[in-house]
Amino acid sequence: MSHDTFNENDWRRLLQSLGENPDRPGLLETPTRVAKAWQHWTSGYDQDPVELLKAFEDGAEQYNELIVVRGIPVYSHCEHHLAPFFGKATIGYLPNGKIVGLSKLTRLVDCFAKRLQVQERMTIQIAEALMNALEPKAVGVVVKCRHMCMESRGIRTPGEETITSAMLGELQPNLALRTEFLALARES
Ligand SMILES: Nc1nc2c(ncn2[C@@H]2O[C@H](COP(=O)(O)OP(=O)(O)OP(=O)(O)O)[C@@H](O)[C@H]2O)c(=O)[nH]1
Ligand SMILES: [Zn+2]
Repeated sequence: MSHDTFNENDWRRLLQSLGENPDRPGLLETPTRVAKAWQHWTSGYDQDPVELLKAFEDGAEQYNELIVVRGIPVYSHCEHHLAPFFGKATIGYLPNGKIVGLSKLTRLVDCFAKRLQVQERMTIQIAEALMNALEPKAVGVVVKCRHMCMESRGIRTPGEETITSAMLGELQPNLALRTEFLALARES
């Protein structure tokens, strides 16, 4: 099921309010295209992280070390300006009998990125969803993004990166585990 975004007439009106002529040839298909694009960029509202994160059914796993996936693409929009922010996420967890398909971690990031967001909230949502679904001993999430609302306007700081993290479970008190996670998370 998908939610409604603005319909084509709304986008026509937006073009007009920008001082454009929505009937000129280059813009004729734009309202339809933009409505479809925003449907995609906000498709996370229609996804349920609990459904996404169904653990493998075939019994308890004996793997007791950190599982870390890094370089997960993040494409989101800030709720302040509807401007893109994008970058990479790293997710790690220390399982407690349940593991999940690796691709689901990328899907989990997408589920929260494809909504209107602030980077901090998105980071925590990803970590908490994984904690709730798999009940692992620890979850760590690090997100590094560039925000177009800061780079192309406003403060104008091209190339600036914002790094957020969420550490849950044993990653909070256990400094050795945290150090190991951060070492694995670091880009080589
Ligand atoms: N904490 C946080 N702030 C964000 C994020 N994305 C954008 N912002 C900030 O949200 C703030 C909105 O501030 P406002 O003062 O209401 O908007 P503004 O006048 O456009 O601010 P400037 O960007 O400073 O010109 C800005 O400081 C943005 O940099 C995010 O993911 N997290
Ligand atoms: Zn913004």
